[in-house]
Amino acid sequence: MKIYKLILMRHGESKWNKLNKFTGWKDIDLSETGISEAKECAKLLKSKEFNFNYAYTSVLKRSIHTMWTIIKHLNQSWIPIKKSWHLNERHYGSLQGLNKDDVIKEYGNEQVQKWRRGFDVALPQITLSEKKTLALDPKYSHINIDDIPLSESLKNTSERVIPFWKTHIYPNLKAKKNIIIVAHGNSLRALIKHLSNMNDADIMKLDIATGIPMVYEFNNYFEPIKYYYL
Ligand SMILES: O=C(O)[C@@H](CO)OP(=O)(O)O
Repeated sequence: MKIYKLILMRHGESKWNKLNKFTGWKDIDLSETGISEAKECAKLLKSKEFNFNYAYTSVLKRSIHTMWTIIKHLNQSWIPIKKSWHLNERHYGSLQGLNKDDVIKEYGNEQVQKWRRGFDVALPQITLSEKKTLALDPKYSHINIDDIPLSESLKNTSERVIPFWKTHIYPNLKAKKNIIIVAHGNSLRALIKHLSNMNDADIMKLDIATGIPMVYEFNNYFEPIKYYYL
């Protein structure tokens, strides 16, 4: 049976991952470690002779720069890289910018773990004026203001990731194209939940490491089989 492999990768460590801050839609650069992780990932993919026809990432630079490093190292800078806000990290609302340990001190570990890993759990929201400022960012100025969140649950994230997967990415996989997606911890959790048909309890346990490529295998009917770290 022929196996088709999709590569999924969370961006390398960002400067705010290093500082243990909630990041979400804040556009934070890779840390030095993150840059090294992207290079290591590229070396690994090269050693396993991966090459790609299409690449997909978010509009956030920690993912874009990780993608550029990989594609450059594979000597495939020419391939199309589609960037979409649909693959952005989950919008972490008013938690964005706060230190995770400080938030745990204020609200308790159980509440924060529900916020971070629960599926249909609402988060504290940004203000309407912050949303208006975000809507003026050229990255988002083309999208309907109603689509710009005040915060997102993982369910809300999944409601933008999965339609994008179905309309833009999956048809190319079915056309037997080799695809890499570089995205974020929670946009990838939303995709893996969908592909692996995980229930809301199972998704609580899934965490994705920065900078390590994952392989998602599909059978010759393009049905998802399994995933693993490379
Ligand atoms: O801060 C974020 O945007 C995400 C990923 O770094 O955090 P968490 O792991 O809590 O979902």
